[in-house]
Amino acid sequence: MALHDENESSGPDAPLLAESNAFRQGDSAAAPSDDGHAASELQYLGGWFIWSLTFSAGLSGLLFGYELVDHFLMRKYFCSDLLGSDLSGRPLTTLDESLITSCTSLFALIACPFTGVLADKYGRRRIILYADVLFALGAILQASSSQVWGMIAGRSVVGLAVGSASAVTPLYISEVAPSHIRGRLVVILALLITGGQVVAYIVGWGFSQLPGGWRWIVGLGAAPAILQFATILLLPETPRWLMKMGLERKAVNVLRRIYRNSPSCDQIIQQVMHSIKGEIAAEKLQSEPNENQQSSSRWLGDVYQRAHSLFGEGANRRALTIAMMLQALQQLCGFNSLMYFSGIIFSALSFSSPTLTSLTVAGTNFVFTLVAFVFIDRIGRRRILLYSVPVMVIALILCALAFTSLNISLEPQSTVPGQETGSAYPVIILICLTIFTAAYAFGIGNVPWQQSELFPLNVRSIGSGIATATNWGCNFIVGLTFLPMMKWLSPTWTFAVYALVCVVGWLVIRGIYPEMSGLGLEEVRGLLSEGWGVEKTLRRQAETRHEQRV
Ligand SMILES: O[C@H]1[C@H](O)[C@@H](O)[C@H](O)[C@@H](O)[C@H]1O
Repeated sequence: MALHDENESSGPDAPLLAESNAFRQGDSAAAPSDDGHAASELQYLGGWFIWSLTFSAGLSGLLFGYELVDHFLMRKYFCSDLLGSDLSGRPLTTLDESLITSCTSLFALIACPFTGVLADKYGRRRIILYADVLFALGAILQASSSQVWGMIAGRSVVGLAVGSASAVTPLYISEVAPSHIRGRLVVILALLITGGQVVAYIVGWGFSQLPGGWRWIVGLGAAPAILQFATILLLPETPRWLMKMGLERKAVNVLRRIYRNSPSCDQIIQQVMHSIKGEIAAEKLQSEPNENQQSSSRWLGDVYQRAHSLFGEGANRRALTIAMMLQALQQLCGFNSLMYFSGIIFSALSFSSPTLTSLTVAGTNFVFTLVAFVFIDRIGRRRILLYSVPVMVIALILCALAFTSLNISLEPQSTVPGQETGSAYPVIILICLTIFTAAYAFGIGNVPWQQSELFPLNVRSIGSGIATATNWGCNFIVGLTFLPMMKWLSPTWTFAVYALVCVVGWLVIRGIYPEMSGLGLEEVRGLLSEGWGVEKTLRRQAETRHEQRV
């Protein structure tokens, strides 16, 4: 059905039109633009319900972080003899190694876009539960495998779990969070990812000393999944998804639990419901339901329409570009190569305990994500990136320069000649990499996970799925290219390439990423409809600051 004239008010779609128009025009009496930003509301930090809900959902981050490092440990220890001949009664062939190390990210990549579609059909919460089952199943399959194929199967199942959890969890948290603390709540996910990485390093370090310890390393991944399954069972769906399914009463009940401790609970609920209804009405006006279709083909038609709207509508295309660009930069800046290969780099630099030095990287990552948690809603996503990416560039360039004075080889047991004579360069490199990690964790390490807020409800799930697939695709590329680049291009040029990627990323962020802090989820469609919205949000921010001052 074509869009009606804005003023038309009769006919079967009249109520829908009224809702969608009031919503689009931002009718300030009936439809304030946000989740209710009364001054008192901005002080509201959410009750225990929203925080415990975020932590339970965020356990996916812990699992995802744990699996990321576990993935690295597998890669590293296949080269040593952690697995020995435990699988199939023989040493692993190169093909075994390649399959085992690549299947997790490959399946994660495949799972993301499907998760986007399934989370619309079955709900966000149910997909988290399915992912938990897959995490536990994958961990058990790996820990109990005696054959190479069992290990490959287990790691592929974990890949599906990681992909779907990483796509759906930020979506779930964004859709339940009050808008003025949404940034922080999503950072909890990043905090748990980095926490999971620290835990995995410690577990890997401890168990790699024991015979058959790898079974514990992979098997322990089941524990947080079981815990999360039990807690998510007790939690509700997001109000946005419930409304989309026509379950208005349930949606209101969830909102009541979220805003229970807020001084203006009823008013906020009314405002949020108004915004969601407006968005759903606008979406219905654009879609063309065919009552004669069978439900399966109606579902496929619906998926097609969402994909069409995602790629066809300017606002959605812009949202997708921003989300994918941020996820790509998060990976292509090379941070994970540091996570994966820091042990190798530090042993080549002759540090006495490379594993402990790698733990410093993971620990710094965790601590500075915590700093981002405190500041993100105050500073804003865009500004945090504009401040932190240049620090990453400087640290990378210094690292590249320091490498010119060292002649390192990444072959096992190789050392740096200068180190014996007390060269300061390895320490300079360690300091630069720590600064790089801190700046990364403060900004680009967590901001891309705010991705769901960029998309309107009808394409939020699919858009988030595709953005997450970009993350996994680029993660895969960096993991695959880092060592060859170090070898063929030299460490200096490898770090220089990462610095260049960051410079380009910074320029793109400056040009196209609007400030999303404090915006209601339903405001975004209007923001990106005529351009990138950067000016608009900066003006709005300046006005708010001015109002707060007077
Ligand atoms: O947000 C996370 C986090 O920054 C991790 O430390 C990194 O390893 C992941 O790739 C990223 O997605």
